[in-house]
Amino acid sequence: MGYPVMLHIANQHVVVIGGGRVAERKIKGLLEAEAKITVVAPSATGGIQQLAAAGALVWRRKTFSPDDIKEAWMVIAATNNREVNEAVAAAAEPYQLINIADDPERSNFHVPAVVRRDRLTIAVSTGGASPTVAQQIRRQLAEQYDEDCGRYIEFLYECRQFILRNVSDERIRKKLFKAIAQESFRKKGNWEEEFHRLLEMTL
Ligand SMILES: C[C@@]1(CC(=O)O)C2=NC(=C\c3[nH]c(c(CCC(=O)O)c3CC(=O)O)Cc3[nH]c(c(CC(=O)O)c3CCC(=O)O)/C=C3\N/C(=C\2)[C@@H](CCC(=O)O)[C@]3(C)CC(=O)O)/[C@H]1CCC(=O)O
Ligand SMILES: NC(=O)c1ccc[n+]([C@@H]2O[C@H](COP(=O)([O-])OP(=O)(O)OC[C@H]3O[C@@H](n4cnc5c(N)ncnc54)[C@H](O)[C@@H]3O)[C@@H](O)[C@H]2O)c1
Repeated sequence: MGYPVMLHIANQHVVVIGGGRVAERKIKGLLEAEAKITVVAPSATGGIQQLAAAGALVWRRKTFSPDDIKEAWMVIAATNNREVNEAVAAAAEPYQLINIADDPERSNFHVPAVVRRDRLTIAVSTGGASPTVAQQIRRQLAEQYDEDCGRYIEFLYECRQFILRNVSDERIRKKLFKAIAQESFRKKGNWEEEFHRLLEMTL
């Protein structure tokens, strides 16, 4: 059973071996999290080439050699050649995070299907049973948790910062955190105004 975490990956060095469709999908997610990416592959998709041209990642146009992953914090092997993927797994140190696209057994993490709404992240994994089902569940969740939900979560974040800075009484803090998280509060819509009203009533 996997242990879910949210990695703080901004500015960490991720090396992706392979430049195909699967590599591109993983790269898009890594870029959203602001990783520093190097792709090692003799050929790459149009999408990856564009990202390289725009300076969003570094593409080293070559086949894999063990030196490529020496400095990597995270390694993703997504070539279409099983032996190459195996060689990447063999070259990785035990302390490196490693994902082999066609070999979950030799990976020490796998990648879930993800819905992002600003600060809200919902990740779905079937533990490798069916990536397609993970994708289906992701689509259902994306409908259920729409863009509006992201704006509400952003509002909650701002309120939380405000409360932490300005309300010292722990009991009142808790009361406020709970109140703004209620569905009844959310449904009111005019959150800012309601929050000010709540503050006036409470403080
Ligand atoms: C969720 C998602 C995230 C992402 O990749 O970003 C993801 N796979 C996605 C799609 C997808 N993958 C595959 C298909 C073709 C249909 C099919 O085969 O079912 C499709 C559908 C498509 O492409 O449309 C084939 C496939 N996948 C793996 C193997 C190898 C194996 O199982 O041994 C093979 C066979 C390869 C072969 O034929 O050789 C392995 C893994 N794929 C995982 C994640 C990890 C487990 C996640 C979980 O716990 O559920 C894991 C273990 C490792 C990893 O990659 O981290 C992403 C959906 C993104 C989205 O849309 O939201
Ligand atoms: N985990 C997943 O989500 C998932 C999904 C589908 C397929 N897969 C597996 O992922 C693999 C890649 O699939 P794809 O559709 O992206 O393939 P693809 O054919 O589109 O791309 C393969 C890439 O690997 C590169 N490559 C080949 N030999 C290399 C080497 N020696 N060094 C560096 N790069 C090399 C090629 O240049 C190319 O960029 C397949 O083996 C497939 O089994 C995994």
